[in-house]
Amino acid sequence: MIRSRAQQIARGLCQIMGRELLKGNNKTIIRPPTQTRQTPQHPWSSSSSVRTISMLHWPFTQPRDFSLPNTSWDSDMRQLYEHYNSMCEVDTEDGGKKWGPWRRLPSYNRSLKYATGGVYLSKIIHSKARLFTRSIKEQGAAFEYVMFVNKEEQKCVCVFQAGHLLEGPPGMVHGGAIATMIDTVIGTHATYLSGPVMTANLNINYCSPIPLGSTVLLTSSLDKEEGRKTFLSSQVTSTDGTKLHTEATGLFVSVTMGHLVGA
Ligand SMILES: CCCCC/C=C\C/C=C\C/C=C\C/C=C\CCCC(=O)SCCNC(=O)CCNC(=O)[C@H](O)C(C)(C)COP(=O)(O)OP(=O)(O)OC[C@H]1O[C@@H](n2cnc3c(N)ncnc32)[C@H](O)[C@@H]1OP(=O)(O)O
Repeated sequence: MIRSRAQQIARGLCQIMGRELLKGNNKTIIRPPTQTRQTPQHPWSSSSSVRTISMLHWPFTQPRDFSLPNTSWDSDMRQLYEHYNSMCEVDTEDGGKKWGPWRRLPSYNRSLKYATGGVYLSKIIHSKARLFTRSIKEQGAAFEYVMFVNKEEQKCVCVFQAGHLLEGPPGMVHGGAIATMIDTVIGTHATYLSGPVMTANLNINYCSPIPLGSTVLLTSSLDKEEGRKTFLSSQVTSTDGTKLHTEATGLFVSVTMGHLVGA
């Protein structure tokens, strides 16, 4: 079958990102047909389902998932990670496991680095481009974050630890870094809900500074969908939710995959 360049790229993106993000309502779980496990396999986890596929027909090697805990995470970050992660899979009455209401979204520093083959993909594969928030190698130095999505409630949360390279005012996080994280969280949430989108509008109120090195909670919720337009709002709070640091609204417009990759 002959595919257009945009179709090939879309296919590659879907494969490496897991089908769920680009088609949020698709319940397909990428899993080999012979797989029989009691533990549910999250399409977004760097779990054995992905590894199993790579041993069969998977054209990609395993990328590093930046949303997994590392030694730079402070206790707040770890506790919140554990809290939401524990709601990704829950116990059943017969002692097994089933999916819970939340999904952890894995996070890579680029989409197509790990693809092999595909003449139309090679330009992107060989590019030096990296996802901005995952481009600093030193763990804990800049953006440490993990996102979880709740499909039923149409909500997304992100636990974010702001590293020392994100300084704006002395000892505080740069407003541009906060905007980046808000765009990332609501942009990812919009993509999960609506497929490929671009940020058309972002409004931010900075209410109280975020101390450098601290962990905060970002939430994203769907306000409304109108044709190609997805409206979301976001809040950045202290981890216990008592202090409001930032609030924002965003408009995301659905685009074709060709628009997104300039095909
Ligand atoms: C989110 C990324 C998706 C990636 C998908 C791929 C893989 C997914 C994997 C992982 C996701 C990972 C990370 C996500 C991380 C970060 C997210 C970052 C997102 C960005 O950082 S992205 C860069 C900044 N972003 C731009 O660089 C956009 C430049 N821009 C344009 O590319 C066009 O401008 C576009 C496409 C926005 C619209 O253009 P267009 O021609 O397609 O559509 P058109 O203009 O007709 O607008 C249609 C309707 O939206 C209304 N509308 C438009 N703009 C408006 C505005 N500003 N205010 C109010 N309403 C507006 C119109 O009024 C009309 O409304 P109506 O239909 O009611 O008349």
